[in-house]
Amino acid sequence: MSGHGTPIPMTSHRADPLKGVAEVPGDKSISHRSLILGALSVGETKISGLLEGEDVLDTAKAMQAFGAEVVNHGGGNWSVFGVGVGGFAEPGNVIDCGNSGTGVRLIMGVMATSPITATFTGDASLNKRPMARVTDPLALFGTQSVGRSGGRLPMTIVGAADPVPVRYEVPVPSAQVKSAVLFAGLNAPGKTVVIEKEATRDHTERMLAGFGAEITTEDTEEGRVITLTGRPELKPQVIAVPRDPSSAAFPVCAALITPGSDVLVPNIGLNPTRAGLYYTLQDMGADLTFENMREEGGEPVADLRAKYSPDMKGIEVPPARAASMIDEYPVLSVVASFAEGKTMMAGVKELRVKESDRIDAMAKGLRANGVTVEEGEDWWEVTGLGIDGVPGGGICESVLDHRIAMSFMVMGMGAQNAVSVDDGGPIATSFPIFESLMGNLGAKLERT
Ligand SMILES: O=C(O)C1=C[C@@H](OP(=O)(O)O)[C@@H](O)[C@H](O)C1
Ligand SMILES: C=C(OP(=O)(O)O)C(=O)O
Repeated sequence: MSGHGTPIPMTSHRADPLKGVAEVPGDKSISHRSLILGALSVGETKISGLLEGEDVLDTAKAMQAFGAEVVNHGGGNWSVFGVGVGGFAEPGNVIDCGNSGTGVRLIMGVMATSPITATFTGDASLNKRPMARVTDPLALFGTQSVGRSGGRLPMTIVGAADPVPVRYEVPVPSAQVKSAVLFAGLNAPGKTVVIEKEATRDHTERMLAGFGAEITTEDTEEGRVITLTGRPELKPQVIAVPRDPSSAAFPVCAALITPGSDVLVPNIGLNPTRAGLYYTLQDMGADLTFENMREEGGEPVADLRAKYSPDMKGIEVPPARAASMIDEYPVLSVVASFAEGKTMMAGVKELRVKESDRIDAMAKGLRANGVTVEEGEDWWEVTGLGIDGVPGGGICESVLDHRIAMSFMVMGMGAQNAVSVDDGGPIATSFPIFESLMGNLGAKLERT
């Protein structure tokens, strides 16, 4: 429940060479889905490596509110005793999803085709984010919703008592929308079809198949066509959550811009729908290698090795790559500030409706640190100052957005002067061990 506490101002001073092994926490997307799919199975799902960030903990509480039993055994090991597809009970109170778009949108989808009513809310950031992108397709199943104007939370969802299956083409590249429709389709009879023009992260599809649902994915001229057969009996699973490539981005990018660094970030999933940042960094000339490439649980996994990279060049990031690195643009813009020449990031309108308007938040903070940024509705361009050229010295607003706060902490590690954020509190939503992990590598972070 980020944003409910006292702000935690933080400052990042120019770092010593970053050295060592960075064991980042579990994947946030997979952690949410493990709890939700566990709650939809009959029996005990055992999860290890669950991300214990606030976003995921809010989803765990929500699953309990809908009737599942969720047990924390400690050390990232959890059990979920599920109630089965269509087995959700009506919650006795409002569901607070804190800062988490993924949590609220996926859970709305799951309950939308059961004859129950639930009211959802979140923090000041989540309550500004658009929900019509989810409630529009849910209405096709027969679900009703009433929220604040503009389709904002708090919002009440009245689940369809007699849902019909749906064929839906997702109008924005969003795995959350795709997943909400697929989860709603679980309790509708017949086949629900979701079509996406651009492939987004595919954890829902992979995990539904793993839990025993009948689901197929076909790449066609219309786009990616996903077909789910409703009313399956989901079988509980044993899940080892892989480490989060979006969290790995922070120690990797910090190493690239901090003189003398050499950091190993082991066991990172390189699912092609998530790995775009790493190919972009290589295109910029980063000294970043994938060691020990292997396959685990059907997903490509590698140890990332990042070394100080004084000769990076600005590039045009291919817009077709946007969905596979959507959460990584803030920290990429920091690396771009330390490269020679301009980095153009286009086709990224979605950045404006995340925990914050991320183009606006980063542009303001980069400018406060002496970096030139130009922007339009769906693009922005950073003019790099070279590896030793970023003045720093700025105080940046994190606007309830964990990725903005962490990006500016990374910037301070390589800039000439310290970089501050007004509130590092949101970091706990996705990367609760960020300060200690970066500190152990040699970063100088301070609560100010
Ligand atoms: O499905 C998911 O787990 C997520 C999907 C993405 O959001 P959108 O679906 O809004 O693109 C991403 O930004 C978010 O961090 C996690
Ligand atoms: C966009 C993000 O998360 P969510 O949409 O779940 O709030 C994120 O973690 O960068």
